[in-house]
Order: sequence, then C-alpha cells, then structure tokens
Amino acid sequence: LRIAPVLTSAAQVVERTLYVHLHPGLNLGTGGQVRPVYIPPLGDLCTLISRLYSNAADICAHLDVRVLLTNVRGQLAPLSGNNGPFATPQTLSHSPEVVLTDFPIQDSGQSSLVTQCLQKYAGHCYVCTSSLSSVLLYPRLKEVSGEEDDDRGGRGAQLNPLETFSDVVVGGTFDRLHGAHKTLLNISCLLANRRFVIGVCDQELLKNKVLKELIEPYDRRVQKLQDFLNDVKPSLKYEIVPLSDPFGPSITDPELQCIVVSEETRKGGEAVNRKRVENGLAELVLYEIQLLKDAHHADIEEEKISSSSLRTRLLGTLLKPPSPQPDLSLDPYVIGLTGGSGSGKSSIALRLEGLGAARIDCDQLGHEVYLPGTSAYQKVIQEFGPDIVNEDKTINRRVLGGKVFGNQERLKALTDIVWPEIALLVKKRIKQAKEQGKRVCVVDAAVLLEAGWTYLVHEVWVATIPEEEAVKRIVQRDGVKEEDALRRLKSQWPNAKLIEHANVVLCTLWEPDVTQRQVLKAWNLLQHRIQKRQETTRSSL
Ligand SMILES: CC(=O)SCCNC(=O)CCNC(=O)[C@H](O)C(C)(C)COP(=O)(O)OP(=O)(O)OC[C@H]1O[C@@H](n2cnc3c(N)ncnc32)[C@H](O)[C@@H]1OP(=O)(O)O
Repeated sequence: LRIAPVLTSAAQVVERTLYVHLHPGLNLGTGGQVRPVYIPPLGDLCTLISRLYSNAADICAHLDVRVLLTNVRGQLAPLSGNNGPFATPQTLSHSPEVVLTDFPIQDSGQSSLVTQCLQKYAGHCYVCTSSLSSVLLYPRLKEVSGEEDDDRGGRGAQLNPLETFSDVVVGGTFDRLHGAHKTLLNISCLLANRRFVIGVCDQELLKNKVLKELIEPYDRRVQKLQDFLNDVKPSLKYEIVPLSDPFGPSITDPELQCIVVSEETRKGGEAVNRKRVENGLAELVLYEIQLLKDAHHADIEEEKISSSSLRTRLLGTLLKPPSPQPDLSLDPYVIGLTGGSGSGKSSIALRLEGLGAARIDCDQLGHEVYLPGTSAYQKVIQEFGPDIVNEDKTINRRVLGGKVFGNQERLKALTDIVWPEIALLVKKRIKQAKEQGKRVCVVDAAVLLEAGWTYLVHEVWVATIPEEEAVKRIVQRDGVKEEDALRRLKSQWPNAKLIEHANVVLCTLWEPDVTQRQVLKAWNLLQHRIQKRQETTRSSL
C-alpha cells in the first residue's frame, strides 16, 4: 500500500535512476548508528519486487528503478566475515546523489537527526557522491479499508522461506530493459545463490518479432543487463550468452537447477526439461512469475508490459536528432519520406498533405523526365535501345522497368541519367511550395537514401513494413508476380538499413486508423521541433 505513494513522491525528486534498498523496520529516529541487516529470501519479497516494478511502470515509467539485493541472503549461503552486509560500501553504476526515506518523523524537530542518520546509513552501504543530500518524503497514503486493509496485514503474503538454488537460468530478448524484465531478473537473483545464466536472443530468434529492426543491438542489450545485474547483486556470477535457438545452455549445463519462466514461457520451460531428460540431465525446477500488466497499453499493443509495445510507441517519435543542414533554409522545413516498395509511404505522404504539408511525389517527377523533348529522353533511349519506345514516341516505363529492376548495373545506368534531373525538379517544387506559404514539404522518394538525397532534406522519415507483407501488397496492387515483387524489393535497401538512417520511423502494418494516429503524432511532434529550431535560430541572430 505504501509503494505507489512513495514512488509518486520520489518521482518528484529523481530524474534518472531510483535505487531501492530494503530494510524492514528501519528506525531512523533513535539518533544512534543504524546498520543494514540481512533479509532472508521470502516468497513475500517476490511479491514486493513485482509490485514495485509494476507500480513504477504506471507511476514513473521515465525512471530506471532497480531493487538492490546485496543484503538478501539465504541461510545456506556462507557469511563473509562477521561484519554483516556491506562490510565495504557497494559501488553502484550511478553514485547516489540524494537519499530518500518515507520514515515518518514524530515532529519537525526530529528531521535533522533523521536525515543525518539516513545519510550515514546510505554512506555505509553504498559509495555515494560527496555532496550526498537527503530528502524526507511525505507520501500521501490513501485511506484504506476492507480487502486492501487485510492485505496490509499480510493476507496472502508468503512468509515461508523461498527455496533458493545454486545455479539459475533465464532466457529472453531483453530489448529496452523494462519493469517486466527487471522483475524476472530481480526474482532470479533472489533465487540464485552462486551463478545466474542469462540467454539473450539473437539473429534467427529475432526474425519474427514485431518491428524487429527497432530491437536494440545485441551488445547494447547485454551492456544494459550487466549494468543492472552488477548493481542488483554483485556477489552472483553472471553468464550472459547469445541464444540462436530456443534452448541455449539450459539443455546442456549439468549444474543448472532452476529456470525462471512466465505464464507465457512455461511451455518453453517444460520443453527444456524434456530435452534435459533426453540428454541424461536432471530436470530444472520451473519457477513461474506473473506477467506485469501494462496499464497504458493501446489497442494494438499487448496487455502485458512488453518490448514490442515499447517499440510500437517509438513510431512517429524522433529516434535520433537530425544532422544540421546549414546550407538548407529552415523555411520550408523539408521531410524526406522514404521506404521500400509497398511500405505504405504514399498513404503517409497523402496524410501529411492533409495536415498541411506540400507533397512532392518523386515517382511522378520521375515519370515527367521521360517525356519526349526532355533532356533525359534521348539519353535513356540511347542507353536502353529503341524497344522501350511506344508507337506514340513516349517511353514504355513497364518495359524499361523490366530491364532495370533486379539488375543493379542497368538500374544504376538509368538512375545516373534520371536522378540529377529529378533532383532539379524537386528543388523547383520546394521553391514553389515556399512561394505558396507552405511551412513543411514532404519529399516522397522511394530511394531517397540510395540516391544520397539527404542534402535536400532536414529530416529522414522511413515507412516500414515486413518484407512478406510488402510482397503481398505489391502483388495485389500492381498485379505483378511474387518473384517480380521480390526483385523490386531487392533493388532497394532492406528495412534495417533504411531505419539506421531514419530520424522518424512509421509502420503501416496495422489498420489505416493506426497509421493515421502515428502520422498525427509525428506531425505534432514535428511542429514543436520546427518551432524550437526557429526560436533557436532567431535568438542566435
Ligand atoms: C531518389 C528517388 O527516390 S526518385 C523516385 C524513384 N525514381 C527513380 O529512382 C527513377 C528510376 N525509376 C524509374 O524511372 C521508374 O521507376 C521505372 C521506369 C524504372 C519504372 O516505372 P513504372 O513502371 O512507372 O514504375 P514506378 O515508377 O511507379 O515504380 C514502381 C515502384 O518501384 C520503385 N522504384 C522506382 N525507382 C526505383 C529505383 N531506382 N530503385 C528501386 N525502386 C524504384 C517505385 O518507388 C515504385 O514503388 P512503390 O511500389 O512504392 O510505388
């Protein structure tokens, strides 16, 4: 009952990392020296950890919350010396700058005694900054009655000791480490006495994930795991290994005793045990944790806290700041919208036009450069032969497309002729848009990045869709064969490479109104950015 109000009031003080140190019954009111105590691993502690992270996801999702377990110790684990926990202060990856407590003081005269005592206590346990300060929180505790009140009394609490194990294993993708991951990791640390093995999905196992191109690189995910685990329980031996199949070391490591699973991955845990038996190894104890519910999930997102929901929320937001373009006027602000064939890029461009942008369709401009009498017309016929000319002297683009799509060399011969001509037309259209008073231009260009046109735009926005879905759409829309659709896609950059260069990513995989909401979000955020940049430019003049 205290968790939510305490987190709410702590979130007003903390900007980045909130470490949670547990000390049941901590009394700071005596004026004497207070020392940390060992806490036995109880089932109750698992509930507390899970509630802490679930409340934190609701209340202070911007904070990196970490529950520290250095002073949790099973009876079987050997004690090092007689000094109790924190014989020397523990170094955390972010040294605490302020220590907070919700210890209730009796009267205001007591506060300086309590804060002094608290600072000494914090300094004994952790290496803190020399300017460590302390803050007394006054959480607004809700009046409670009935069922909730009973819960405070411990109804349903598990005061039984938790069975712990020497070697524990878990597996997962661990993309954008969130509260549900932290619950899983923290509880696993609680269960493990000696070694904790973490399998991290990579390569093949990521193939079918939603928005897989937005998954953090393996090294970054591992780095975040190490950083978190070293803070939580530095005494454990951590082994982080890449998983290229669903089992990894869980089916071959004879020393493992327990695997931590969720309701969703329980079947996977059972499969691990079948394989272990086949391999002549003892079965693992399956410890199941509850999935954390995501109070803010949208209709296309999962009900549980999940990385795919977090990735979905990134759509339309600024993923990386645009590189400065000192030679490009800020008026109008130019968005280069690109994406593979069938990615739904044109529907996004149309929506942006509806919101007030000037839309420049480069496929359309590309067609204009083939008109008889233009400077590209003769060059293209010379390069590709007279069989691309229709009876009425126009260029048959379908025939030309057949010659270039799927043949990098021939496509390059064509684009070397037409891209400079199309770029001239784009610049002309941007100028016209400015004259019409448009503040934003959207350059809808299928191969903007391949053409090196980033010098023409302030930001790159990428429309993305999984390749299989793109093939389906192209076949349906253009009535071409599947292999032709694939050939067209292969002549463009893959999604992952496009996204690497993107400032903003949009995905049209779901219903049209979901895309519209993403576009609106991206547009609104863009308006803020434009305003800010213009203010900065004005103030620097
Ligand atoms: C930098 C830019 O993005 S400019 C715009 C793209 N245009 C070019 O690169 C010029 C070269 N391409 C062309 O001239 C024409 O596409 C042709 C002649 C090859 C074929 O013309 P058409 O049969 O009328 O096809 P169309 O121009 O509609 O293009 C078909 C698809 O191929 C894509 N495409 C066009 N050019 C290229 C290219 N150079 N590389 C890969 N894909 C391309 C189009 O964007 C379109 O994708 P969509 O499914 O998302 O609409």
